[in-house]
Amino acid sequence: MGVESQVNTRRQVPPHVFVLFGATGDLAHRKLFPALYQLEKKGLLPEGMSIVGTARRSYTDDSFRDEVRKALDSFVKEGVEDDVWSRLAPRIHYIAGNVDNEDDFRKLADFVGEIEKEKDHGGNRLFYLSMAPRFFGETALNLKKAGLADTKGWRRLIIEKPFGHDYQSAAELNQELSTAFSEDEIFRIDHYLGKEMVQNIEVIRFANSMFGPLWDNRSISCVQITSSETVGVEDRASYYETAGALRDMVQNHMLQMVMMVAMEPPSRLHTEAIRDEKVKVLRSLRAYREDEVGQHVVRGQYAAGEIDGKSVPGYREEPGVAPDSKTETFVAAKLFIDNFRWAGVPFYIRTGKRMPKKSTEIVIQFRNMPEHLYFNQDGKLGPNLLVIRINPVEGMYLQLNVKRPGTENVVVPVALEFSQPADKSPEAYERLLHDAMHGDSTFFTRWDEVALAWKFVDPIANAFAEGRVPLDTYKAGTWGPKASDDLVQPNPGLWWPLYGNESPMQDLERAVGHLVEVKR
Ligand SMILES: NC(=O)C1=CN([C@@H]2O[C@H](COP(=O)(O)OP(=O)(O)OC[C@H]3O[C@@H](n4cnc5c(N)ncnc54)[C@H](OP(=O)(O)O)[C@@H]3O)[C@@H](O)[C@H]2O)C=CC1
Ligand SMILES: O=C1O[C@H](COP(=O)(O)O)[C@@H](O)[C@H](O)[C@H]1O
Repeated sequence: MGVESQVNTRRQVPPHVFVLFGATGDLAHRKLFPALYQLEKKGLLPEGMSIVGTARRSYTDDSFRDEVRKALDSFVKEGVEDDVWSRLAPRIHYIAGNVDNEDDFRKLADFVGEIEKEKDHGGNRLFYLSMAPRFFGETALNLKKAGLADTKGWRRLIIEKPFGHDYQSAAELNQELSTAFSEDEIFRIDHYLGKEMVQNIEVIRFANSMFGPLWDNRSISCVQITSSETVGVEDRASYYETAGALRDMVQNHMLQMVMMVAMEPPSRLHTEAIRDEKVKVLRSLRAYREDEVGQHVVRGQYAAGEIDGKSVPGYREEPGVAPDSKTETFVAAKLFIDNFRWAGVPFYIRTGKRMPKKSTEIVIQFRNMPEHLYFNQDGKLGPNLLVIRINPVEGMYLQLNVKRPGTENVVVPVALEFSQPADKSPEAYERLLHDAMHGDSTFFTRWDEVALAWKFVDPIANAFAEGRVPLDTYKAGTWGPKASDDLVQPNPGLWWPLYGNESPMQDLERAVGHLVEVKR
């Protein structure tokens, strides 16, 4: 299905059985059950929809429902409403099983069969693999062998990240999945694509006539995309040590945002038309050879420091991290999209853990006016910016130059701003689950996107592994290694300030002061 109806209409989910592998895990507790709760609350789950949780631990339906209720009490911010719970709880079932064991899949098939006899699910089945990636391929094959994927309705498979470790492993995984599911049945999650403002990028671009004529290298001087986090590796060292910021954030979320900013307008609001345009961006993304990665990519690892007035340990002191770990917790890169629209416009991307603010923002920096007629008090004129704020505030602002009220002709920046706290919008997982239930894969990643993203990232990962790019340390609570400032040209250091929870208005004069300072 395409997205013709997506924007304005409230779609009713078709009946189905939702089988959740890894139902006892962290993601299920923190995100997936809360998302199902929200869908129930909004009346978006149909009568004929049942949830089957499975993992190795043993529970009865009742004891598992108690676990889910505890998770909801912890993770549904506004509190669980009892009448919503009383509708959701009876949908939930549980069967223990090990995905290594084919017999357990046969038991699961019988269990699902029994549930399907109780009410009409239309023969539709949605499988969600919320478990370690090493199980993905095997689980898909076992679903097929046990006949779970043979159903009279539709069947779909949602796959969590990471999708492979490099191009080769991703291609192998894809091969395994495609023996049991076709491409249009596979829904690869990138939760950034479920974020309100990431989805809004296309609307801002293609529903406002003022941006169309300006959206290219004639008017835009650079794009900066930052996703910064204050948290460190938390308890995920065993995964993160094998991934690092490049695989964890750049290969997926950061490149997805680049694609959304840079893609051509699709011919229509149809899933494949949109994804075709996104893929073309990756085809035009300038690939770096291993020996040139160091000129365009900076990596770093956090050392002990302070965040919000609290001391935090360095990455190598975190539990589960090797004391001599070479894993990067920060990556910045200068990218080029070699096509007609973007030739010569640098796309700067930056992501890191233990930075001063939690913030994801996209800054579109327009070309400077000639500094001829109007100036700020330092004799300069700041550029216009369009800033798309993704997290923790959702919204955007347009930075313009206006006259400061008074007798002198001094120009100051102001922000035309609209924003709201991100927690007012549905969580990414709620939207994505809802889309997958509908079979709408617009905001999931297609195999060719994943493959091209890995092909771009692999030489960078190899250059890191071979030590061709220095691993700089940065103090926790800072904006990463100094080398990342030097990437930004022609004004080194000019990463635009991120406002986190604050409004840009409080700080705009300082921002322009910063511009003037670094230009000197
Ligand atoms: N947690 C998060 O915030 C995020 C997670 N992800 C991805 O989501 C997936 C799940 O992550 P997360 O929930 O954190 O992982 P957890 O380790 O918390 O959960 C793993 C789940 O898999 C089950 N499991 C493990 N081994 C088996 C087995 N052999 N057979 C059947 N079930 C098994 C576990 O239950 P049991 O022990 O009972 O078998 C548990 O339910 C991963 O791919 C991860 O990369 C992605 C983004 C964020
Ligand atoms: O996928 C991941 O994303 C989170 C950051 O997501 P956000 O929605 O909080 O911006 C990151 O912490 C994690 O390492 C990564 O696996």
